[in-house]
Amino acid sequence: MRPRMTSSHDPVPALLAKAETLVEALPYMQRYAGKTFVVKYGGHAMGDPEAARDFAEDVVLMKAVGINVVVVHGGGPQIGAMLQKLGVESKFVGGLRVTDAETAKIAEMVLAGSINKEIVGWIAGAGGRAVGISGKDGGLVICEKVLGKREADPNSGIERNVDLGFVGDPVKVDRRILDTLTQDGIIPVVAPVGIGADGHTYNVNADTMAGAIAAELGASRFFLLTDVAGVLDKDKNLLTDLDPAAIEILQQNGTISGGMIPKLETCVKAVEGGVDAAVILDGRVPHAMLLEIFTRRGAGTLIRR
Ligand SMILES: Nc1ncnc2c1ncn2[C@@H]1O[C@H](COP(=O)(O)OP(=O)(O)O)[C@@H](O)[C@H]1O
Ligand SMILES: CC(=O)N[C@@H](CCC(=O)OP(=O)(O)O)C(=O)O
Repeated sequence: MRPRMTSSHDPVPALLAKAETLVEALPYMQRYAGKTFVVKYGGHAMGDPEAARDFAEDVVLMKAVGINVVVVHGGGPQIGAMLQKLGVESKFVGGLRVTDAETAKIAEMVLAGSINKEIVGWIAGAGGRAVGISGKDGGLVICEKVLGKREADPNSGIERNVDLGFVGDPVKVDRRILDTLTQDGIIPVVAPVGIGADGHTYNVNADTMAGAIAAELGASRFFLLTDVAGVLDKDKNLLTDLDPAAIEILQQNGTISGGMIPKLETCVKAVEGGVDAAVILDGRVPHAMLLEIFTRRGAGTLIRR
């Protein structure tokens, strides 16, 4: 039997609060229905099963209110753990994993295999329909080999060019496979693995892959879920709004480092390539995306042109 209201005309306060929350969300639902959101779910944000469940619920709710959601996921820490287990050494140069043929095979196995299907499973558990693919499927992402990165030799200090192996840069995104899935009510879940015109498999930084897809789709929002509240200033305060010029200053004065450098470069490329706004969010916060999309409060760092 359905739970009934009390006989009083005043609804129970907790229920009234729920109704008010839904009403607060209404203008946002109306604004975003039919729009495309690309969500990059980072490997660091994935650790906790409860957070993963919240993430999947957010994605399914977004789809249910008419937003076309595309998920692109990472898995750097999970690839690292597998490589370690298999006794394969790994290193990063300029934020990218040096990827020989063996590493490329293992990265594809972890990204397009276990992680991709795990996320599809979480979305199914939340009542959504997802299909997991990689950038190789349907010719979604064509890559060119990244030519190399400069690195100082630890002994001599002399800079040299390091060949990164099978690391790819997306040069062409064919959106048709995403449109087909989306039009059928399916949430595409994309692993950051691409294919070259040479037929080789390329390991792609997940932020870069997500940004290229978001730009091609002309997404209204590009969310990047990570393990910090957003972009922080030198005193660790959250920077709520940034534009490309402000990001250049942060890069020059050394406020950002490590994985945040390629992340912000991707955001700048995406907003300059037609995405309305990119938002860096803390994926460990329960329902971070819903708070950002459907409330007046917002969260994380919003990047616009
Ligand atoms: N100014 C900054 N503000 C926030 N995070 C920063 C900043 N500079 C560097 N970082 C680092 O960037 C990391 C996020 O990038 P990354 O590790 O690549 O995340 P993910 O794996 O989720 O893509 C943070 O955990 C933090 O250590
Ligand atoms: C070339 C390159 O570095 N590829 C990344 C792909 C995964 C990734 O980017 O995952 P996160 O978003 O969790 O960091 C890697 O091998 O780790």
